[in-house]
Amino acid sequence: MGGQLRLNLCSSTSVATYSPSTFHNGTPYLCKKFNVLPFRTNSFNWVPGIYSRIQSRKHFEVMSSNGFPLNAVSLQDEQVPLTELGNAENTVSITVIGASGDLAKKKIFPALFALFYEDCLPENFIVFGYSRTKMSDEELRIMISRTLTCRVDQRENCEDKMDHFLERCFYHSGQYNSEDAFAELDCKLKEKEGCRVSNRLFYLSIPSNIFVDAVRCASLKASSTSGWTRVIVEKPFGRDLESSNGLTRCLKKYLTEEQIFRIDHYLGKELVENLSVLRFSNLVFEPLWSRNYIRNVQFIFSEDFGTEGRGGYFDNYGIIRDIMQNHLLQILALFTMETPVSMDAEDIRNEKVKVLRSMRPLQLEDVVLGQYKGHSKGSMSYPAYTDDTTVPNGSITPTFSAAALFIDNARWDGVPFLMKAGKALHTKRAEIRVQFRHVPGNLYKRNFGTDLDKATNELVLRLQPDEAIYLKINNKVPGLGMRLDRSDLNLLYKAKYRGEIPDAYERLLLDAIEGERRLFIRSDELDAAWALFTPLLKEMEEKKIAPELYPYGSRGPVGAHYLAAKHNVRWGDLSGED
Ligand SMILES: NC(=O)C1=CN([C@@H]2O[C@H](COP(=O)(O)OP(=O)(O)OC[C@H]3O[C@@H](n4cnc5c(N)ncnc54)[C@H](OP(=O)(O)O)[C@@H]3O)[C@@H](O)[C@H]2O)C=CC1
Ligand SMILES: O=C1O[C@H](COP(=O)(O)O)[C@@H](O)[C@H](O)[C@H]1O
Repeated sequence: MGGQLRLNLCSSTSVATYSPSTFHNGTPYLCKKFNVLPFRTNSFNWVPGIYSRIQSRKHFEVMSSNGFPLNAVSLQDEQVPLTELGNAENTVSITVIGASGDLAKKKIFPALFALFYEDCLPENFIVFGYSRTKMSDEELRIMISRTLTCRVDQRENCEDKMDHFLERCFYHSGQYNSEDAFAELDCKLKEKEGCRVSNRLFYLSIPSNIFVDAVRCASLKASSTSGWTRVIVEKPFGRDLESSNGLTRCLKKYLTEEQIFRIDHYLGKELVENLSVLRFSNLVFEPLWSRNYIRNVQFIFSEDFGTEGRGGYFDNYGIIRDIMQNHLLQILALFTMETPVSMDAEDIRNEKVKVLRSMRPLQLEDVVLGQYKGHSKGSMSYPAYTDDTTVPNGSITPTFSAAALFIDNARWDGVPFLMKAGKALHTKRAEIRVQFRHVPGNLYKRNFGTDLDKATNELVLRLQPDEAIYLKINNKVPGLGMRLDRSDLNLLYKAKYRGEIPDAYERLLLDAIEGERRLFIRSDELDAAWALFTPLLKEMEEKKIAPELYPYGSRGPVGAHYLAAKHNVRWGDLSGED
């Protein structure tokens, strides 16, 4: 799948050969006033939701999610505007490999439908499902419509839209290592694409041990010969540094780095997208963003359910690989990186790599491991992790972990970054909590008693549920006396913004279609991330460290409190204030 694209000139019928290196700063040039698609437009009055930026179906500037122009490219130095996706000469085919699976049903098809519903997909798009399960096109459509519990399913015209969407959905059954089956898929794709320029996106929604087979077959037999070919790769990207490097090496036999879109769906979450906006466009925050004012930062993920059916996958990975090494570390990198030169994908990813490489690899003494055990409450009983029939007996895989991480650079020297992630806890929540230092010489010290921690400012970004940003401040309780309390300056999204928040997969699929790489993981980022966790994971596994058991539905093992206390930190989520 070489990196050559052929694009039609907007104004003529000639065809130009184009290589990605001719992108200006990696970003295609603006194509203005062409009949382009209703992709995202830039508007200063930005409100959550990618669709609010859509202005009209025709004649507007097309912008990627970083606010830069998309949908058109420059041909070397001649700045000739070219349409990429938007005109009738182009098609986009999205093939979901592993279409019969859980992720495809739960997330990918619903996200594609939501994008279609919002008129965000290109005019000429088709969706193909591919997996071993035998299904007809009609059966795939039934499967999709039965499992489409997406955010738009109660909205106006949903059924009509669904019918139109399903008309564009097709299926091909085959093995993941069969070049012949992918050649048949190619024929079917060509038939639907007609003689238009074909752009193809493959989504690898299959277990990672068959990624390379599928990429080899897709690349050799079903890549586009006239437009671009891109592949979205789901996690896990390996189990450690070595296997991740091995996977990347194998994928790169068939794909260039530019064609690989390594997805981390946490990067598509609304509040994670907002992190840079909050930090870099508010004078009140950026000057505080360092060891001078921030005492510690906490990245917390909790789920109130166990592995439930995914134990087979989970047991091979554990919570550190499943959540910390990717989702939480990605957020940490965005939180702590230096100001990028621009919001271009490469500028942002360069800064993320730099900060990841300034971090100390995790030390076993700064890590707590836990595993949930069975628990009964009234008439209800909750299973232990090891009761899951897909989990091997006696497994010591952690379902909970807490860890302290440090960044050895001038901005963050000495600041503990705490991560906590667990399954089968008391609540489902993901948040970032920033605890600020005590006010020096605080005039109101005596009003707080001896516990100054209770009076520190805390900024909370709640990623889910109920997206919110709130800042805990000290405030005078109204009245004649001088009593202080801690109150919240609270930006609760559902109270402030009307539209629903798109699912992370919608944003990321749209970005992959648009060629916007900012929210996907580059291979050097991945290396840096694995380099931090691999020594710890090896040591844990060699020493067979037994996890501390915690009851299903509890707040996790008590060891997490000791770890925090060792670094002079209190978990903000356990303060009982929210
Ligand atoms: N499910 C989720 O919530 C999440 C999943 N992921 C990742 O996304 C990918 C897909 O996940 P998910 O849909 O849950 O996976 P599934 O286990 O449901 O697998 C997807 C499809 O792959 C095929 N398949 C499964 N096992 C094998 C095997 N051993 N050999 C060959 N084919 C197989 C099956 O299709 P058929 O038999 O029809 O060929 C199955 O329907 C994985 O990499 C996973 O780690 C990432 C984040 C969340
Ligand atoms: O990647 C994963 O994420 C999900 C949690 O995603 P969310 O968007 O629902 O918070 C987690 O359940 C799963 O174990 C993990 O593989």
